[in-house]
Amino acid sequence: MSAAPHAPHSSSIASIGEFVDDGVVRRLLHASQLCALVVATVGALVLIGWQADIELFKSIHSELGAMAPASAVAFVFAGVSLLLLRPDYDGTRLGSVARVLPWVVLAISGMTLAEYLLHINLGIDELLFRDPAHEVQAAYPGRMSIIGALGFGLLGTALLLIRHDSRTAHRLARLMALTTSVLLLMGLLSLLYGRQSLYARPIFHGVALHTIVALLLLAFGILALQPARGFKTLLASAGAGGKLSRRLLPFAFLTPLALGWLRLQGEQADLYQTGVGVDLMVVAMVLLFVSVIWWNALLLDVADTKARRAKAALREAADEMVDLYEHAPCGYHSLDADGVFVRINDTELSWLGYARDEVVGKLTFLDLLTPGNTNFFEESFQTFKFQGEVKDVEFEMRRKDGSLLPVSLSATAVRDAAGRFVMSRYTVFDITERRLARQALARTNELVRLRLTEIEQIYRYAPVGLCNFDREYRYVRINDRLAQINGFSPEAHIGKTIWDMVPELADHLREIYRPVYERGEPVLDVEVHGRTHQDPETDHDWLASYLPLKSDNGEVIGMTAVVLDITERKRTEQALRESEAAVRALSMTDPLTGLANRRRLDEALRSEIHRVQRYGGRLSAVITDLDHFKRVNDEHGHQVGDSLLNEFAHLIRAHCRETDLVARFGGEEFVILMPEVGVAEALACAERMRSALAQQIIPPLTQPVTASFGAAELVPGESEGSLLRRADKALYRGKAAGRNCVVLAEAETLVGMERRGA
Ligand SMILES: Nc1nc2c(ncn2[C@@H]2O[C@H](COP(=O)(O)OP(=O)(O)OP(=O)(O)O)[C@@H](O)[C@H]2O)c(=O)[nH]1
Repeated sequence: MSAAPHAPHSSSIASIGEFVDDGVVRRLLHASQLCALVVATVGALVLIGWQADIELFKSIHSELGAMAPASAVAFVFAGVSLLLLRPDYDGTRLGSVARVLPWVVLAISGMTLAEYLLHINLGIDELLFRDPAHEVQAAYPGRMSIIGALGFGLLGTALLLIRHDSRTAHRLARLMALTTSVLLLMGLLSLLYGRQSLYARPIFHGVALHTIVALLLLAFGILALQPARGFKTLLASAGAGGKLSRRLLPFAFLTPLALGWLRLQGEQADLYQTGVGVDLMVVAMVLLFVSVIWWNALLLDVADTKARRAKAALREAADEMVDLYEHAPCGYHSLDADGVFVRINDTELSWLGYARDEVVGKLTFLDLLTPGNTNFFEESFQTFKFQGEVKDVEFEMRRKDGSLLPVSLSATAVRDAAGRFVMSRYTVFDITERRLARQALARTNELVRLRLTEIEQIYRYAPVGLCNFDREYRYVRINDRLAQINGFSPEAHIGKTIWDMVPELADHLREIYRPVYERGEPVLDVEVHGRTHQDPETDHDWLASYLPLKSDNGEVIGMTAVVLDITERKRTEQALRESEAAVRALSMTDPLTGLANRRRLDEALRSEIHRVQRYGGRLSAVITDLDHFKRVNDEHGHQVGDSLLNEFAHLIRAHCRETDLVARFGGEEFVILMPEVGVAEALACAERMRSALAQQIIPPLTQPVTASFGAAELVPGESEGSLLRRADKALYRGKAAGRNCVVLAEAETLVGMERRGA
């Protein structure tokens, strides 16, 4: 059962039926339609009965009297009119028919009453069918009874009135239907209880039982048509009164009828006299009414207990609601139509720092807004009034101490039955944290955006090649530089593997990538050497680093490669190395003879002495100087002198070992450094040189030139200066001794001295 509240009434008595049971309303409407159908069908059957002379249809039973044909016609018209009394037929042809039909009923009723009153015969009684047997038991053959004519008159008028959309017309219609019902009930009683009472009166004379029943059904159909109005509101009410009335009314209606009939039957059967009958009836009535009242009182008590329990539960729920309202983690407040606070919860009060009585009925919501927010609120409040709802609008409220409280507001408008805006309810969330988080997020987003731009720019314009691979060595991203190195556009790389793009290097690269993919370890500064599609003829060098890309759970999902083309750098380095070596060689070489120069000699001497001192071994030095070289210069010029120096250098070199160092010591003086050579062997070598020189004539000279030699072997602890000095002294002793000789330093003894005419 559903209960729908209808518009509230002003008086307390009018509040009866405020909650109407829709099910009852529906059932009553169906009952009205059913009554209309039954009435129209009864009328039609009676007409068939007259036409085909079927006793059952005309009178049900011969003793109950036949229904007049005019009554049957009136029933058909009235029943159809009631059936068509539905709002959806308004304005249709059926609706128009429904409007006309009650007039026909009224005409039949009016003419019949006129016949009775004026004692005339208008010929309508036997218009359709003749009644020679006087089956219709009225005063005249075929004429309907006075009660019937009255009933049709009242109900026909009610059918007309009920279509009018006015309260008075409806009241009148209901009054007529009720009056008819009362009259008919009396007629029914007289039929049931015998003909001696009311039935004997002319008004009821000749009325058939089914005429009375059909008229009662018609009256009920009209009354049931608007169950939510008039006295029937109680009948349709969803309250206890409605239930009680629905339960008791049939009982109150039928019980006396049934008891009265039973009493009469008993009396007529001579079971008891009238006095006993009355006693029996009174006792039965008392018993029945006491039982029914007891039963209903019980039911009411149960219902009342249930209602009390429900009320208690409701109170508990209300307390809980109040608790939830006051201490909710959000603010709640309600404003009246002018924006003045009518309610506010504890949470919001504590946020704002106000006491309830400082706010409720005193402040408007505008009073708690910042000046900047006031206009915005006023504007949105107008829209809100119109739309009835607003969600998550952000404002700044001002606390009592003047500080600001950022809030998010949602509101719902409350309207009265006429749709007028009466108040509004608000949910308020403190969004301080949210706002801070949002600001932090905005800052982070800005930083991220900057970083991304930086990265994008670096990726794009870096002079190094950059790319990302997936797990299958496919290019996911690549910058212009690396794409250029590989010789394809960046787009051409995407989704392709290294075997597609750099087949010459792919296998080699896969080996380099292995630690990255298999162990997630970076591979840094590895040099890659090879050729590319872009430049297949040239060897290239790249310096590359490979870094793993890992998912959140540490799984390697790809790799970033940073590649720097160092081909040019490598070439430059090589050239530099070579030129350095050349410069170094030059700085250590005597330009005239191509022998080692003094600096080279010094270095070698230092290193050799160091070696001997550290590891042991021997070292000898021989110094030689061309004899009377000045004369050659003077006589043949410097060029010849130079040429002679060169020849002498070649001669010395030719007589030395590979491991010996031959250096031009200065002018026409040369030093031969002999590692792992003893002084005897050094003397012998010097002697071979001296001898070879003395025996050859070097053009354009016509005479052989000679040279003198001084030889010394390093003694333990001796410095390079000392070694050379001793050898030099020996040389000069040789010069002093007449030149063209080899002199041993230590003994300062002339060894193997030969004179070749010097
Ligand atoms: N052509 C030429 N002459 C040089 C070079 N270096 C030194 N001289 C000359 O070599 C000569 C050396 O002369 P001296 O030191 O007097 O020696 P000498 O004439 O050889 O006499 P003794 O050594 O005593 O036999 C000088 O005249 C220098 O000018 C050189 O590179 N080329």
